[in-house]
Amino acid sequence: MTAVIDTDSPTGTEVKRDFRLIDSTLRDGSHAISHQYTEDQVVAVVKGLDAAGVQVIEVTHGDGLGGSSFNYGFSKVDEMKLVEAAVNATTNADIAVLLVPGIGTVDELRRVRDLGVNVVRIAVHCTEADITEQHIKIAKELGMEAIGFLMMSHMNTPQGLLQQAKLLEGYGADTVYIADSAGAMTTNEVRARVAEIVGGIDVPLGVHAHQNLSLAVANSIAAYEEGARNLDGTSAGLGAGAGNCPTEILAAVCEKNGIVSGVNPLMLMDLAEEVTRPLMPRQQVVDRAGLLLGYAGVYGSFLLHAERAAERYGVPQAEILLELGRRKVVGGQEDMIIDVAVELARKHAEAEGRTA
Ligand SMILES: C[C@H](O)CC(=O)C(=O)O
Ligand SMILES: [Mn+2]
Repeated sequence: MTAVIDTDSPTGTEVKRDFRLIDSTLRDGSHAISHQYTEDQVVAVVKGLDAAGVQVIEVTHGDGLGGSSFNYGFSKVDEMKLVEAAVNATTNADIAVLLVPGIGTVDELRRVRDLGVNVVRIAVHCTEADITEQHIKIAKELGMEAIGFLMMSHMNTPQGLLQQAKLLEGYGADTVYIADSAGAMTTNEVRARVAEIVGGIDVPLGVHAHQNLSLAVANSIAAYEEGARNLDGTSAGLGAGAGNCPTEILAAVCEKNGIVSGVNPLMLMDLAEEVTRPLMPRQQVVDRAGLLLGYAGVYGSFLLHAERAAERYGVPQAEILLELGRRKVVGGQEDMIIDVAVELARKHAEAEGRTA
């Protein structure tokens, strides 16, 4: 295995890494805390990740730049302030943002670039790479690393994903990512997708795993074995749905497998225990709703929206999630959660002979 040499080590010594770890606690984790991050929390998490040797730290609203809205949930603190706090707190790690075209704008991208952000992940549904061209090209003009990020990758075949990855590469993406946004993929499904894509593109591939089927760590390791050279994690697994691949567990498992992550698992364990867990309103568990997301292939960030809709319209959350899965609803269609809940409430009322 050829190790990646990271010459940007804070100590000036060379750090050999077999893959690059991108931590999304401060972006994907935002979904799980209803986008209520404070600047102090951001600083504490960035300092911990940076000290542990994590190379890239992603910070924005859970739905990316511009996500703070009625549809996706309002942020407690303006994300520009959070990004600025992160940039000021890091000594070595790069600060990244995520941008979903149609939610985030090029103006916002320029603003974070001016704040010192140098990596952007441009996220689209796994069949819609063709809408990233403008954003990837502008990111490159701004001198940023542009990562094309294909969401809900369980909804496309290995061959279909390869075609999408080629489009991203053609537009100038430096790295391509596939995201198991619903935590719906088995390890074999991840292997097949990664093997197909790495064989067909020249830029590195990354995998962003979710935990709904309890497979995030196993799937990340499998992705590495098939040739993925970027892996995602979040501290204590904080993230949408049943959470993400926990960074500290991934680091520990890598070490046991002889895969050099270049990060310090013990420092990441301390961070998870002493900083991240205390700020979590609830711990990440694979409960019924979390598992149903993976089982039915539903976008992870729908979890809390579906919980609120279930309470408001008096229908079981499980029914809402299963129906969303049947309809193959994708990220960005959060408004459909209310539609489905209202429809189910009406059906229940009709069946019971009352008005909804
Ligand atoms: C905007 C999404 O939350 C991106 C992501 O983390 C995923 O698709 O998973
Ligand atoms: Mn995610």
